[in-house]
Order: sequence, then C-alpha cells, then structure tokens
Amino acid sequence: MVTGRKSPLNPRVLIVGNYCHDVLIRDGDVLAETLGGAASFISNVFDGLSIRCNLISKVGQDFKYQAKVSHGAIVVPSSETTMFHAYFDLGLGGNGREDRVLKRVSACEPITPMDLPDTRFDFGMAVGVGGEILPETLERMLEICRVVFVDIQALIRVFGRDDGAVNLVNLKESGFYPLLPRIGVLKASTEEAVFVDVEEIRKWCCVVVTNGKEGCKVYWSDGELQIAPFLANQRDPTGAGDSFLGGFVAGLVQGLSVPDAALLGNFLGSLTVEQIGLPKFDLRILQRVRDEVQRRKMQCSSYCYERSDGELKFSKPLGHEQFHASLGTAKLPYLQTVQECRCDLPRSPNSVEQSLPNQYTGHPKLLPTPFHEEPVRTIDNEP
Ligand SMILES: Nc1ncnc2c1ncn2[C@@H]1O[C@H](COP(=O)(O)OP(=O)(O)O)[C@@H](O)[C@H]1O
Ligand SMILES: O=P([O-])([O-])O[C@@H]1[C@@H](O)[C@H](O)[C@@H](O)[C@H](O)[C@@H]1O
Repeated sequence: MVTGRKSPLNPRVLIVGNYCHDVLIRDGDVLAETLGGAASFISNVFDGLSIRCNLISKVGQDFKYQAKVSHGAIVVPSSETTMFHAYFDLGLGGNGREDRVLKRVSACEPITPMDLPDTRFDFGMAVGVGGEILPETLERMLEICRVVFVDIQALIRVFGRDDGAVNLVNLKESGFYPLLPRIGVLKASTEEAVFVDVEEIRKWCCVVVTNGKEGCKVYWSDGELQIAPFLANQRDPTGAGDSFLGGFVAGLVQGLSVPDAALLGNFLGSLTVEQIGLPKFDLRILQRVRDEVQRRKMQCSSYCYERSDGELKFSKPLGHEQFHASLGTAKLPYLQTVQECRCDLPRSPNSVEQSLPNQYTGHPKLLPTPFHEEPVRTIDNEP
C-alpha cells in the first residue's frame, strides 16, 4: 500500500534548470538545431498535460527561442546560452558510454538560491544539464519545496576544459552528497547509475533508474518494481529521460501512485524518442492520456509520493497492467504511414530501430505521425 498523503488539489510545481541550444550531429553533418535542456522537455510535458508549473531558467542574449517558450527565461546579458553538441556516431564516448557523446560548448550562468522564488511549492525538480544547479541552490529548493525530484545529470556531470566533453563523476565526489537524504526521488539512467551506490542511496530516497526501451525500475529502501515500457520507433534519444521525469512527476502531481506515475513517465519518454529534438505531442494523444489518467485516478485512492514514517512501501495497484494497455492504445488511432527518416539518430552506434509489434507493422510501416516542428535550422542531408 502506498503510505502517504493525498496530492493537494492545486499543487505548486517548481522546475529549475537552464534552457539550452542543442546541435545534433552525425557523420560530420548538423542534422538539427533545437531547443533543449531538461527544463524545456519537462515543461513541454506539463504544458501538454495542462498542468501548471513555475520554471526558473537562465539564458544569454543569444537565446533563439524566447518567443517560442511558454515559460520565459531570465536573460543574463553578460552570458551565453548553454549549448550542447550531441554526436551520434563516435561510438564509445570518452567516458565509456555507448550512447551519444555530448559536448557542452557554452554555458550560461548558474542558478543561485537568490534566483528562486521566495515562496513555497509542493513539488520541486532540480534538472540542470550544464552544471547550473549549485549545492546551495538544491539546498534552497529543499527548503521551499515539500518533495524534491533530482535528475542525477544535474549533480554528476563534469565538462572538459578544452572541448566541453561531458563526463560523469561518482555522486560521492560531488558537493551534493550530504543533501541526498533530504531529496524525495533521484532519477538516473542506467549509464549514470554506475556512478551511484544505489544500494546506499535507496535507504534515503526513492531511486528511479531508466533503461531506454526496457522501461525503468523503481527502488525504495526494501523493495523494487520493474515498470513496463511502451514500444517506440526511436529516431532521437535526446530528452527521453527528461520527458520521463516530466511524465513521472506529472503523474504524481495528479495523484497517481508511484508505479502508475512511472508508467506515465515511460509513455512520455517513448513518445519523445520518436521525434527529433523537442517533441510536439499529438494533441489527440495528449487528450487520450488526460482521459486515461482521470479514469485511473477514479480507480485508485489518490496518493502523491510522500516520505511518511521515513518509509515508502508500494506495490503495483490493482489495474496497473490495464493502465499500461490503455496508455499503449492512446497512440493507435493516430498512426500514419511516414517515410523512413534518414536522419534517425540511434541511441548508440550499433543500435537498430525498434521492431514494432505486429499491430504496428505491416507495409508500409506504420509509425506515429511526426508532429514535431521542423527544428529551427537543418542542413538538408537529402541527396
Ligand atoms: N527506444 C525506446 N523505446 C521505448 N521507450 C523508450 C526508448 N528510449 C527511452 N524510452 C523511455 O524513456 C525513458 C527514459 O529513457 P532513457 O534513455 O533511459 O533516459 P536518458 O535519456 O536519461 O538516458 C525510458 O525509461 C523509457 O521508458
Ligand atoms: O537526453 P536527456 O539526457 O534526457 O537530456 C538531454 C541532456 O542530457 C542534454 O545535455 C541536453 O542538451 C538535451 O537537451 C536534453 O536535456
């Protein structure tokens, strides 16, 4: 049974992390330049599900998307906007990771405690991508937010002095370690989890480890749950973890149980990888998701994640598998034939497109209509 309190009626949510410019590169060609940063992927999920959120993000005067984002950023005249180059063809990255190789080529100013609102929130998300969240910033978030969710990429990334190559350090070596017992949930990808002692951290907080097309696993002090994935035809892994976290917290904000909220995270992550850059979710799918969540809420007592008695025990609530099936069919009515996209960006050099199950395949291959807006500028790599 979930032990916890009901989610407040109109929970206040705070997202903290910088927007960035993403440049996606393969075979030396720039495939796309898009709006990036966990703050953009997560607020994109919240906006899509019509859930209000507050966002603190800093950019430079060179920020290209101020007119496009629905949550304005703090413009720092003396700073550049954080920019990442993501390479999808360099094989093993310097840090031994098999997926894309990231380089932070410019970095905006950090977000300080003074940048945060002087008010209280029910949920906080510390989701830096370029080192912008300082230990004192996270500490301030813990003071003003009842439950704080942290993406570990905000804590353990280090950046090459010369080329900005992104590498990871052990969580214990970061300045954030003393704060861990006070956070609510720590999210890490499988590759990032190598830099964390999950067995130790799970004693302090809930740990969610995502694993691409395999879904995710939720750990707490004396138990764990594997949460099923959703099939997708991966075209670009960028932002999958961010959208997962956005969907997960959005589910909890709406009163879903932790396992059901993790399903919602998996679903949003699966939608995200089917598009290049920041996804533009099909409005009809979003409406179906909103309907399914409301239906699910009626079925289950609504709980949010809450540290109660220092322990969190939960099992898959009755109907969890049906909720998975209902979300999975949310895509079905809107499948259309699409040409294979030559600029698909594999998660790792040797990854292949996911083979979709029977109900999706058949010729021509049925895939969700790519509703994403064309990235700001692409180099036409058509012959
Ligand atoms: N190829 C895929 N097919 C289906 N779901 C995916 C795929 N890639 C990612 N996801 C979903 O998105 C979540 C986060 O993706 P992951 O790649 O693990 O995060 P990160 O971007 O942090 O590495 C996964 O747990 C999964 O639910
Ligand atoms: O793919 P993911 O790890 O979930 O998140 C990504 C970051 O790792 C990357 O640094 C940033 O440039 C992308 O916009 C996105 O936020």
